[in-house]
Amino acid sequence: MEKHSLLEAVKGGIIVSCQALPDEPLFGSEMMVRMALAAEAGGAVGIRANTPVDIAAIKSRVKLPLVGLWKRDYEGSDVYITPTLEEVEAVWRAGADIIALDATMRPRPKGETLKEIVSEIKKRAGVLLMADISTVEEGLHAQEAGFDILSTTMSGYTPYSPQQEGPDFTLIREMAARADIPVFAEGRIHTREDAIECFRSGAHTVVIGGAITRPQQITKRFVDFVRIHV
Ligand SMILES: CC(=O)N[C@H](C=O)[C@@H](O)[C@H](O)[C@H](O)COP(=O)(O)O
Repeated sequence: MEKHSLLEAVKGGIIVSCQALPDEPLFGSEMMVRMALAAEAGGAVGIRANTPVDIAAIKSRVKLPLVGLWKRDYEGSDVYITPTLEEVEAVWRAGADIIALDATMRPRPKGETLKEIVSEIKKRAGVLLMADISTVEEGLHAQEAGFDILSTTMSGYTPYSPQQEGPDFTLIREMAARADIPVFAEGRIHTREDAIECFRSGAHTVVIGGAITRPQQITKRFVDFVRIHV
């Protein structure tokens, strides 16, 4: 899909992040395909998925636009969402329509810089890049580097961004006011009211993960709440 039509297709909608790490009960590509099919049946406008194998599996069975990433840890760097060009290329080859990567300004593995990675991958036709950011400064830096989309994914996961239970509405609002590219709201969006507030704050699209696809998190929220209130 061409860039403008893809961004139009996801505008005002919900992207569902279907991820489970090896230590989670739902780990496995077949499970993530089923999650993605369920999200599609429910009216999601896109899927966000982790690892080339999950991305390829979902791509073959689900028609929605796919945001791909690859979480990988490297010694000596805190950047783990699609950290180097190697993961960026693998995600692209697996069939992602949009590649999401950490766009914080922290040092990256292999001494690579964000600018180098962006200019290298932009040589591939049709690929869109999503910057996972935690502050307005990072968002403006990512826009300058050539990203197509900003997402508030990393707010609460860098030591210098606000640590809070709910979404970072302030970042969504300030980023949307200052950016020239679409801002997606992502991270700890747990309720329908949260999603509405994200759109009212200027989000182009809302990305929801755990509240839909991580049943252990959903269960825990019920259990904790009941314990306190009953
Ligand atoms: C910080 C980080 O590593 N976020 C990851 C990014 O892909 C995922 O683990 C999250 O599930 C995703 O961002 C959606 O957020 P939430 O699950 O809170 O709705």
